[in-house]
Amino acid sequence: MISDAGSIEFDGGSEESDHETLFDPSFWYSFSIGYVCSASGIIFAYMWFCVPWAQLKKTKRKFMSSNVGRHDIRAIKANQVPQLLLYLLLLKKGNQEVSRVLDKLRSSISFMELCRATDYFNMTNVIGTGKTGTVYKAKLSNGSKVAVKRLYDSKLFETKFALEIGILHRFKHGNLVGLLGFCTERKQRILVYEFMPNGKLSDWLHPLQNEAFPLDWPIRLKIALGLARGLSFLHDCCNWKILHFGINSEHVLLDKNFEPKLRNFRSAELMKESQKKLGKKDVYDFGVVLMELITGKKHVEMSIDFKVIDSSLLGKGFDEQISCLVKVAVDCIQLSPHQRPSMLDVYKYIERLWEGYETDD
Ligand SMILES: Nc1ncnc2c1ncn2[C@@H]1O[C@H](COP(=O)(O)OP(=O)(O)OP(=O)(O)O)[C@@H](O)[C@H]1O
Repeated sequence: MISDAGSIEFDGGSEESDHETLFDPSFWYSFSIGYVCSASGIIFAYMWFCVPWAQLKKTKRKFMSSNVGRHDIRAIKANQVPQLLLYLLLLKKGNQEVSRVLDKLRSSISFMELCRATDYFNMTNVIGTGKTGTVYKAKLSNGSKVAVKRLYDSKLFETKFALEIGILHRFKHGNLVGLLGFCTERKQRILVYEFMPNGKLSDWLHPLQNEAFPLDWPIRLKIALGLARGLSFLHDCCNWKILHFGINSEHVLLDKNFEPKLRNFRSAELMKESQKKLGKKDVYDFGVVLMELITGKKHVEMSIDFKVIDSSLLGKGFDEQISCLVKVAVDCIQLSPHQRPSMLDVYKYIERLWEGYETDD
């Protein structure tokens, strides 16, 4: 209050009554609830958004500063999710982290378009089923024929889905099956590949009895060459190695000219350059496919003589070439990984066998 003398004085009211007017109990009650709620909100938001992205950034920084990543630093942008998926896979990150990145991935083809292309995933369009999903034959609105793989359980197969996108989106090669698009809308995990009209190599080498149509030698050599080219590309394309770890005649598709296309990267692993010897598993598996190409049989002994060679190939002027390829196959399936050649050496050798070949391509 203002005194008669004009000075300001306190009116001497008790402390208790001050509290009653300024901070009544309901104010304190709401204030504490508000305080607790906003503090926990801030902590929750930090845990939910900042921690995972900080971890992701750390992963990326770690990759970029490593010898493996240095090569590609300039190519990296934060929004290049397929690339980022590769780093995560290279650093052996788990499903959870991969899922988080996949959620950021914008579909390159809409779910509606895929529904139309497959007639709403009609069973009559199914061309195969694997452990992870179903493959449909489909026609896109631009008229192109494609194979659409719809994964069964998105959470279980996140890493497998990411591997296919990371590898096939980033690395295009004439002997790897082309990935034309992918869809992650509504938690779907769908991959769209170029359609291979001649199907799997295994179906040609081991046909059902009434469907036998043996491949001639030039086509078999062409398949061997294409596969070796695709694999040596994977092993040596960049500063790290891509190991397929699932090479077999089931995982080789043939286009309309019988050019082989390697598929199914769902067991693939990314390795640093220093882990070179692990690539020898692919060399061994390639050797087994060569044996299948030469003999037409599924399981072949380590040593091979002319008795097991596919009789439809012999006596047609290719016997010398056949025995050269037998030697390559035997080298590839040596028990000790150190004794097996590199895929690049194998490719160069088969390329020489192929030189001067007259083809109709
Ligand atoms: N691009 C394609 N063109 C033509 N046919 C294909 C194509 N992709 C797959 N197929 C066919 O669909 C079948 C099933 O393919 P899928 O990828 O599901 O098999 P998988 O290798 O057993 O896979 P998973 O890893 O799920 O076990 C293949 O065996 C093949 O016959």
